[in-house]
Amino acid sequence: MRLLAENLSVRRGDDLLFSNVSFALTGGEALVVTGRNGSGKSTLLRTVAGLIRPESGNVTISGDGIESGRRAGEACHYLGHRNAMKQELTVRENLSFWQVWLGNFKGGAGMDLEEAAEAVGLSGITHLPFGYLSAGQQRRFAMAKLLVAHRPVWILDEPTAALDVAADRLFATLVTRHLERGGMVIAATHQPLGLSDTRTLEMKGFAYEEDFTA
Ligand SMILES: Nc1ncnc2c1ncn2[C@@H]1O[C@H](COP(=O)(O)OP(=O)(O)OP(=O)(O)O)[C@@H](O)[C@H]1O
Repeated sequence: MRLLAENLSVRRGDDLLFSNVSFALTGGEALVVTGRNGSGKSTLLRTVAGLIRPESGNVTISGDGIESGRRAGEACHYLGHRNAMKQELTVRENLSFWQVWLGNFKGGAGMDLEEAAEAVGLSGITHLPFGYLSAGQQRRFAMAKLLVAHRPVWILDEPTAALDVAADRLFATLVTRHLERGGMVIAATHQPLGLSDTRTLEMKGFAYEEDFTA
């Protein structure tokens, strides 16, 4: 499977935040997006996930049995700064919603909900309302969302914020396993994800800001 981003340009407000950003990823590869605060990392990630429409360019996924020109967003999990869970619903209800809503992309199947809870070290509490959980537990269940539906591309925006060291390590293991199974990862993070052999893409921010820190 291959993800191809071609000549992406994105406007924020009146100005182009970036233009002509291109990259390709194949199964097993990870791309770490770097850059200072406000340089456009989240914007790029949201664009790849199909949540922001680019001014020009496109992101497609290709592979055996995938029709040509298929938008990559449909193959992506997006874990943003927020957990995207309803506080008043139970963990099980939240995960079940995402499992049905996202569905499985070609080539795999998601885990059962309890199995995913166990994989993030939190079995036995999926009956609790999400809002009752600690910040770290909530983030762990946000990670479990990546496991309940099969999507080959994981887009991760500061995924380990609010996590303790053990959860950091657990997440690194989940990411490594995903890559070993032929998945792809695009991550913006200031903390290492325990990945070796990653490529990096540095975002520069609005062109008019280039000398801002000089
Ligand atoms: N809807 C919007 N309208 C106008 N400007 C926006 C909008 N969304 C983001 N921006 C601007 O785009 C720039 C890039 O924001 P973005 O969130 O992508 O940066 P980032 O590199 O992820 O930052 P951080 O490291 O702080 O998370 C910022 O200057 C931000 O103010």
